[in-house]
Parts: sequence; structure tokens; C-alpha cells
Amino acid sequence: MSGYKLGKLSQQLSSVKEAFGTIDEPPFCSGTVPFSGLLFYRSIGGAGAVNFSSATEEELASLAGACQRATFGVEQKDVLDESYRKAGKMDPSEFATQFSVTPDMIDAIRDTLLQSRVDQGPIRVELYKLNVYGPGSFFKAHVDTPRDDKMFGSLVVVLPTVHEGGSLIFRHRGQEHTLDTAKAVDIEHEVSVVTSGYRVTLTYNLYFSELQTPRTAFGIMPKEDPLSGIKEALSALLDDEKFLPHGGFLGFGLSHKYPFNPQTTHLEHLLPRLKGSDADILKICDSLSLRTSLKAIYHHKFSFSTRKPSRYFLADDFIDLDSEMQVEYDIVDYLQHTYDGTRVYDPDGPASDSEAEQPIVWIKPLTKSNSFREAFVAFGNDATLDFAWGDVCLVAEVHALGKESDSESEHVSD
Ligand SMILES: O=C(O)CCC(=O)C(=O)O
Ligand SMILES: [Fe+2]
Repeated sequence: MSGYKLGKLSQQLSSVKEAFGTIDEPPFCSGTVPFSGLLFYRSIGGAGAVNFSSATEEELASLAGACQRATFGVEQKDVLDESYRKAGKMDPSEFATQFSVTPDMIDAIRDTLLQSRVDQGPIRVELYKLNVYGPGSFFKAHVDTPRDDKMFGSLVVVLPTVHEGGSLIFRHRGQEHTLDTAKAVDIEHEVSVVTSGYRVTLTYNLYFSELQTPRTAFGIMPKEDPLSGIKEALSALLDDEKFLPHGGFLGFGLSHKYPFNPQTTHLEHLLPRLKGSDADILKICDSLSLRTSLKAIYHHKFSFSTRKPSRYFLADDFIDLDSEMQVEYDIVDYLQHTYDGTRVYDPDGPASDSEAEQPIVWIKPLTKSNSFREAFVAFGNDATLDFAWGDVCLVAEVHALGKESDSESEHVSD
């Protein structure tokens, strides 16, 4: 089982990786819709209104004056720090607007962010806040915290006012994008300093309104399956007897970020929540009858100092290392001796030296989009606090040649 190398298959594997690379959806989209209506709000001792067909500086200054200072979330707490976020906020109970999100806008979001390939069910849109960014306001780079596990993104509507600065800037895969109106999901973004005027936004949270079950979803089937080419490429690779002849795993880094708590979340409950291209991968693997599951993948922090960790532990669920008294081995060895899971190595990396390791071929590179850190007491010369780094990834099991790939055979050992 040890020492498997990909060798001559690299060409075929590259085309499978390339095919999977094409299913990633953009993490944001933008568009413009006309609006010239009114916004009413509660102010101290009365009410105010702004007419967005011709909002004046004075009207907007009054709206800004009726706002509270905006906070932001850090580790599940709301924090006020004007060196990080300087803006006004108003809760939906304090205002009413004639602006509404139309079904057309929701369709555009579905088509772009979710790509309509997987039936993700209806989208629920909930007004979350009004924000006013006056002169000198900004919001430094951050990633939004999903309100719950059904939230998949947010919609920011920039109302028509005269202002300069205040661009929404996204960073994704090393590229920077600047937008005026946006719908963002789980990627880093910031609002640049407003240099003059007032930038007024309405933010909506976007949710899947039902529990998502892409595995059994019954939706409108597209005429032609857009994933068929990818399925064929993967199927050809799996049929090649030189590919993982003794079995192993296909690994898929997740594109999206999911809300979870390693102490309380079970990975099997997260599986039906996969969205967009992550859900597509599940669909592709299901269609080829591969056993697919989410795994918590652990490695030691020192692995981060080398270019790429070459050994990991694939755990069937999150492991609560805080409750461990002390860990005497290398964390990957320790986990393997103590928990359900498998030690894996990348056949592109250094050769495996252990019979107990299985190869994992990364069809989509492991990402850090769902990484977490677990503290434990390491026992060396001294007992010191140490960390294991974990991430969540999707894996599909590839069975050894000549073995059935259905779940009946999993109890057969060799
Ligand atoms: O105002 C914007 O464009 C985005 C604001 C933002 O990032 C947030 O509220 O989390
Ligand atoms: Fe944000």
C-alpha cells in the first residue's frame, strides 16, 4: 500500500484537475437596478425621510446622525473599534424603505453565485442593516460571519447618493476586484475610505430557506448535464488500472466557507449544506457511486513552515483535542493511534514510509477556507501547549483493484 507514485498518469490526471477547476463559481456578482424612492427613519424625538431621487447632503447628514456606531463580529462577539470599522448603522426596526429586492435580482444571484447547477431550493432574503459611510468612514479587510448554517452570502445595495471613495474591494485567489454594488460570499473584502459625501447601503442576508439535500434533490433538470464532461474524465481516470491500484482517496479542497464549531458540529450534518461547486463535486462522485464524505484533516503546525505538509490525518469527525491530557507523539501518529480515521500521504510528495498510510490524490487542492486550530499539551522535554491545524475537505474513497466499490464491501479486509 505504501509508496504509490502517480508516474505516467500525470497527463490524464492534469486534465481531470483542469476539468474540476472549471466548475468554480465566482464568489461575487454585481449589477445595477433603478431606484428613486423614499426611506423613512426614526430619529430622536421624531422621524426623518430621504428621497433618493435627489438626496441632499443635509438630509444624508441627518440620517447619519440618527445612526449608531457600527460594530463588527470577532469570535462570535460584537466589537466596536473605529480603527477597524468607522460607519453608522441602523437596525431594520428603525427604518422603512421603498426599495425591495425583486425576483429578478434573486434569479441573477442564483444564476451567478450558485450557477443553478444544483437545486439549492428557494432563497430567503432578510433585511439585515442600513449603513451610512460618511466622510472618513471605511471598513478594513474582513470576511463576513454567516449568521447561521443556512446563510450563503449577503447582498449589499448601495443607494444612489453623491459620494467619492467607499469602493467595495474583494480579494480572491490573489486578484483584487473593485465593485460599486455587490453580492458577496465568504471571501475577504473591505470598504475603502469615503472621501466626500455619504455612502448609504442596505445589507440583506441570503439564506437557503430549506434544508438542502443535493443528494436527493428533485428539481428542474437542465436539458444537458453541464457536469457530464467532468464525470467522463474522472470515470476514465478511475478505470485506468494504474490509478491507485491498491486503493486510496480522491481529495477535494472546498471552495466555500461553512459555519461550524469543532466542539459541536458533526461532519455528516455539514454534508447536505455544501453549496455551489462543492455540492457539484458531491454530485459528480455520487453519480460514479463513489463513497464520499467530509473529513476533518489534521496536521502539525510545523508543517506550515515547510512548503506543503506531506502527511495528514483524515478524521471521520472533528476531534476535541482540548480534552486530551497530553500528546506524546507527533500529532498525526497520535491521532492515528487514538481515533477513527486514516493517515494519508500525497503521492506527488515525499515517498511514504509506512504501510499504514494511504495515498490521497488532490483533484482540487486543499484550501484553508475552513481551517481551525486545536490546542493540546505536547509532551516532549517539557510539557508545552501546542497546536494541531485542521481543515475540512471532501474525500471520495477509491477501492483497490478487484474490490467492489459499493458499501457492502467495506467490511471485507485484506
Ligand atoms: O458596504 C459594503 O459594501 C460592505 C459592507 C460589509 O462588508 C459588511 O457590512 O460586512
Ligand atoms: Fe463584510
